[in-house]
Amino acid sequence: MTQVTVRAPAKVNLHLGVGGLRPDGKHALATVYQAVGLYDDVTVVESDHWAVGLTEPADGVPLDDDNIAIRAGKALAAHHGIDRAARITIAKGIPVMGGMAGGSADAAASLLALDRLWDLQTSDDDLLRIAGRLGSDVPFALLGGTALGTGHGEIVTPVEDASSVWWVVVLSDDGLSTPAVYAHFDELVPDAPVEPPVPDALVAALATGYTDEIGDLLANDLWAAARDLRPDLVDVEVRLRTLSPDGVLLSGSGPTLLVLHEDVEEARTTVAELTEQGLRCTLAPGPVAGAHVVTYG
Ligand SMILES: C[C@@](CO)(OP(=O)(O)O)[C@H](O)COP(=O)(O)OP(=O)(O)OC[C@H]1O[C@@H](n2ccc(N)nc2=O)[C@H](O)[C@@H]1O
Ligand SMILES: Nc1ncnc2c1ncn2[C@@H]1O[C@H](COP(=O)(O)OP(=O)(O)O)[C@@H](O)[C@H]1O
Repeated sequence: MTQVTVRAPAKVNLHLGVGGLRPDGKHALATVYQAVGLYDDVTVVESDHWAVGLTEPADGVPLDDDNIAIRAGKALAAHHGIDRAARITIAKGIPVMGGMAGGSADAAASLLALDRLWDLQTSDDDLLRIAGRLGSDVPFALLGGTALGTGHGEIVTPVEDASSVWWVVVLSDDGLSTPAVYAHFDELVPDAPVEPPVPDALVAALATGYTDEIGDLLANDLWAAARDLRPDLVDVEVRLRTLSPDGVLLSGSGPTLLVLHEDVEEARTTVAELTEQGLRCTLAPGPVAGAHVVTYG
């Protein structure tokens, strides 16, 4: 039986500018996404009913129709007016509820894999539109590289990125709920701008590729809210800043923390030092490609 595997990357938000709450319940964003080298692999095979499984157990991932990979598959079938289903198997390499868009990666991968499995030839524009209805981060998981995200994050425009960086990804044992972080942001910043400003200086720095300059311009408006909800992150952040004063960042809504490095040996040293301190961390390069087919057969 034919099976298709698609690999999709995690993301970080180099800049996450959050505006006011919109009538649709989401916040206006001006964000710069960068795809980074932690991946989920999603494999699909034809089936007479929808089913999803994991290659290894992972807390917090629904194994029913709530799984965003199934929701993506159903949305694609509905778009084409076809009554087909698939069995979806996910190998998770992206932390769950970590602010790195693992669910969005699975949705993007599922769209692409089923498009191939069923030979639907869906246009890129249609895929991006379906993706944007599934979740704010899903279009970017299709695109990859580095991109500006506007609207509620679903309108993605590639930006030139001459950088080649290494992220030390500091994992947390517990996840953080994205809606809870946004809700607390509203309490902390009741007067957020309707449209947050586009970070022109960061976009210009990315075009030059100078890592130090990029490190100076990292920003995340959700950080204060995440710190309040997870005070334990503050201690970790202080320890990271001792190692690298400028390149520390909260990934999206958290709780994953990141340290930027240009040099892979320095990044490895940071991983070794943090591991020594009892923190769980890994390395991820950026930018990397968006969702892509890896096997078909
Ligand atoms: C914060 C970000 C930054 O890239 O990433 P994560 O940290 O989750 O990975 C995203 O905005 C998360 O996007 P995503 O996880 O796709 O969220 P969605 O499914 O669209 O929305 C889930 C919920 O998050 C809140 N939400 C999401 C996006 C947005 N622009 N404003 C919001 O307020 C809403 O409460 C919404 O109901
Ligand atoms: N395939 C999936 N993988 C991970 N989480 C999923 C998936 N499908 C649905 N979810 C739900 O999506 C929410 C967000 O998960 P995730 O994308 O891992 O985190 P984040 O939004 O912080 O990047 C979780 O509550 C999880 O239960």
